[in-house]
Amino acid sequence: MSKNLTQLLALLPGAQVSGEAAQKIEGITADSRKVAPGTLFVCLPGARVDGHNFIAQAHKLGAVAAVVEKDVPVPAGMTLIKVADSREAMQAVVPFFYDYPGRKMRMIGVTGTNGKTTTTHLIRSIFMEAGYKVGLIGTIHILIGDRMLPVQNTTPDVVDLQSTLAKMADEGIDYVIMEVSSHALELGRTAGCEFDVGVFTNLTQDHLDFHITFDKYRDAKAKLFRQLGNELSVKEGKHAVINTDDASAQALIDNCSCPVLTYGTGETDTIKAQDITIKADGARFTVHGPFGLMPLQLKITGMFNVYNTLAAIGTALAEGISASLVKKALEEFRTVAGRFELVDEGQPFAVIVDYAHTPDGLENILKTAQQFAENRIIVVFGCGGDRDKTKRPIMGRLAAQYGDVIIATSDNPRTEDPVAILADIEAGIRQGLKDGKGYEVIIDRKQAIAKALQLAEPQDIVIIAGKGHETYQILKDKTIDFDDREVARSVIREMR
Ligand SMILES: CC(=O)N[C@H]1[C@@H](OP(=O)(O)OP(=O)(O)OC[C@H]2O[C@@H](n3ccc(=O)[nH]c3=O)[C@H](O)[C@@H]2O)O[C@H](CO)[C@@H](O)[C@@H]1O[C@H](C)C(=O)N[C@@H](C)C(=O)N[C@H](CCC(=O)O)C(=O)O
Ligand SMILES: Nc1ncnc2c1ncn2[C@@H]1O[C@H](COP(=O)(O)OP(=O)(O)OP(=O)(O)O)[C@@H](O)[C@H]1O
Ligand SMILES: N[C@H](CCC[C@H](N)C(=O)O)C(=O)O
Repeated sequence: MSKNLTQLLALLPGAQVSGEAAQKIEGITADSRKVAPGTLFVCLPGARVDGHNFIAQAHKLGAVAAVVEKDVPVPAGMTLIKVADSREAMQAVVPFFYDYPGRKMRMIGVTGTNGKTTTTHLIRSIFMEAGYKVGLIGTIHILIGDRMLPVQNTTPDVVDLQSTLAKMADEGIDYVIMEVSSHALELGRTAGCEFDVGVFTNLTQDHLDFHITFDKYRDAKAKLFRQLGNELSVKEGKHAVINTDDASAQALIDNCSCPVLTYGTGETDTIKAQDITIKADGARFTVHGPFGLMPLQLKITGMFNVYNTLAAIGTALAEGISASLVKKALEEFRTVAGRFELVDEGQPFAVIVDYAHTPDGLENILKTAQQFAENRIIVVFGCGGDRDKTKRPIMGRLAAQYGDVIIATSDNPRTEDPVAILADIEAGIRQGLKDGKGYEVIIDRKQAIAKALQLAEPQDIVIIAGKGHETYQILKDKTIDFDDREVARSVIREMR
């Protein structure tokens, strides 16, 4: 893949260029560590460091030109392109550089606070059942067919995203199912994507450290729906699929200029779930839709998974997949790693590892467990550092409200002091405690999990929340191996 710099400059009206413009560009990156000969290096001011500080390093590795938004010195021989906003410049040139791969495949974007990963996997299973070649981009991994690639972000930045899409297009992928985070929408990571279907799961509190207010958080999500069917689109047949049981539904619908399929439990929804039974081994319900009635017996459980399933059905309907294929795929769907994942070493109590890391996620998982708990619910949880601090006391209160035994511990403290994070959580636990219930704060996550498992009695449910599929823990500048499922398994074995 290569382009001439003059072609890229044509997309940057107003850019001031000094140095050679007519030269071949073999790649674009905003990370000096990824520069190869012939690269265009884009300098982005970041949250931690400023990309403008790495021009010399980029040049040494072979960068031939740099996009900057500040007055900085450049090494002799390097072409300098000064723009008003280097992130916007990158968003303009990168999709063009990769020949707009998002236009060559059907693109499904799923956004919402919770449920994106589960919903994208449900959609993937339906489209694979229908015989399509499917790519998936999300929190756990990127999948090209069955080939797995690692990820850093839920929604990759524009270079990684467009290069991944180009790879998918080259390999004949028909459908890309993608999690679209609010960070991505706000930072323009999805520039040039051209979504065909936009799916909304729900909106509850998270990421207020980044978006500051809930209204701004909602507005970031709305961008996905504004992008559908806008005047720049080159594709046809766009749809929005929206959960009307969520309070933000109307605000998002107001941003759609394409047809909207609604889902939920309301009479007027296009796709609605009725006669819902939530059992430990799965949810059962009947879906009413334009296809008639579809009784479903799922292997995944919880009301939240009923919603995720409806979102997947809405997407399939928008893309014309038959109800019988949808039913087959959904009833065979087992689980997503770290989402309500059972750890079974033959112990006489249940152990569930779940990725609930928001107030709504935690409440849902605890409510679901309550629906079939025969004995106590023991909850081990924490909150991430360098993330929304205001969710910590709320999660503490919810754990105290729904749990019988509460153990607060560290999640990924990142650069924060774990003791300070736990103090924020503890304030909420104290508010939520009733009936003389106690709680424990154990900083070390392994010790906290061990304590929960030692306290467990027959028929108890131990819920280990927050890290789900994660196989690491981020402590200051160290990332250590840590997997809640492995830790729980080894503790149970040692207890024997
Ligand atoms: C706040 C945020 O979104 N940060 C993202 C951002 O990093 P940053 O601004 O800290 O970058 P930086 O380290 O300061 O570097 C600035 C620039 O200098 C460059 N650099 C840096 C070092 C060097 O040696 N050379 C060099 O060129 C960097 O490549 C970058 O262009 O750009 C990076 C590269 O694209 C992202 O990986 C990083 O995500 C971090 C890891 C992150 O944790 N983001 C979270 C908040 C996030 O985006 N989460 C959402 C999911 C939310 C949800 O699921 O609801 C997501 O989509 O993942
Ligand atoms: N529709 C839903 N509504 C509320 N909570 C949900 C829903 N689906 C899943 N959850 C809860 O949220 C957790 C995370 O689910 P999932 O990974 O599907 O969401 P996500 O939006 O991809 O999260 P993230 O982008 O932060 O990784 C689950 O483990 C579960 O506890
Ligand atoms: N996408 C979320 C994941 C949080 C997972 C939790 N384990 C944490 O580290 O806070 C975020 O980046 O905020």
